[in-house]
Amino acid sequence: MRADVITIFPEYLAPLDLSLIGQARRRGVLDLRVHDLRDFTHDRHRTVDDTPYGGGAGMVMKPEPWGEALDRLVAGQASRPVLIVPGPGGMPFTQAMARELATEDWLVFGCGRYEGIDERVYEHAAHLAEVRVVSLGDYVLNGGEVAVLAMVEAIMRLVPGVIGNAESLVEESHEGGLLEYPVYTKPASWRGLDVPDVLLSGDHGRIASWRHRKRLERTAARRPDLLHTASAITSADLESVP
Ligand SMILES: CN1CCCC[C@@H]1Cn1ccc2ccc(-c3n[nH]c(N)c3C#N)cc21
Repeated sequence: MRADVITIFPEYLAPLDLSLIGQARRRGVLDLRVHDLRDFTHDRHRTVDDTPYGGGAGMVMKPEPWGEALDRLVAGQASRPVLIVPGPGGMPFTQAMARELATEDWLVFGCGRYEGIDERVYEHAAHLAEVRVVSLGDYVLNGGEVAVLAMVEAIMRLVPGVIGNAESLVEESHEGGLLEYPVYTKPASWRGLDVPDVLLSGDHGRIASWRHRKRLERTAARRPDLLHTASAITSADLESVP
């Protein structure tokens, strides 16, 4: 998988050099490139923003640097990427979207700042890429970089070869629509708190059933909205939770 990130704060993406994503980049499993939008400006001050037409507070990102960046990266290439532009008004970013994007060959992430990117950039980009405006959640950040860090991690960990043990992806939160089960490690007793006996039993059938039950109870308690669309549960499961 190739992924490009366009930003005015390339150092914000430095965490993508670390841990599993960083190792996958060094192993050549991920071809992740970060581009400074200011490298696509031509004035002395490397200007990327200007005042909004129609008035109002704040600044808007100028279309020219974005147009040049996208043309340089995408125009004339044999394949067409998915351009993901984070924004509070975007489609919700979900595990299902992460799974789908992990199957793409090429993703481009555009990190906006200020009051946003000139709308004509989205229109121009539609000739070069499949454009998706995606939101991390219903709260307001100052720019797209934090969202891209989260999205890149959520997507790239699903790319084959990035995580060594693919089995660990099976029963994690939101896989099958349920939250994750509680986990424990040594010591078996800690400050008077004991690991549930079933987990010490060695009975893998009982352990699997207990874990499924815990996922169900945790989802019902914290995210009841997920229950009716979860693929990992039966009608009997649904009737068994309050
Ligand atoms: C505050 N300021 C004026 C109102 C509009 C947004 C703007 C700030 N801003 C600029 C670019 C940009 C990109 C993403 C986000 C963002 N916020 N919340 C999310 N879930 C986000 C995502 N994903 C915010 C951004």
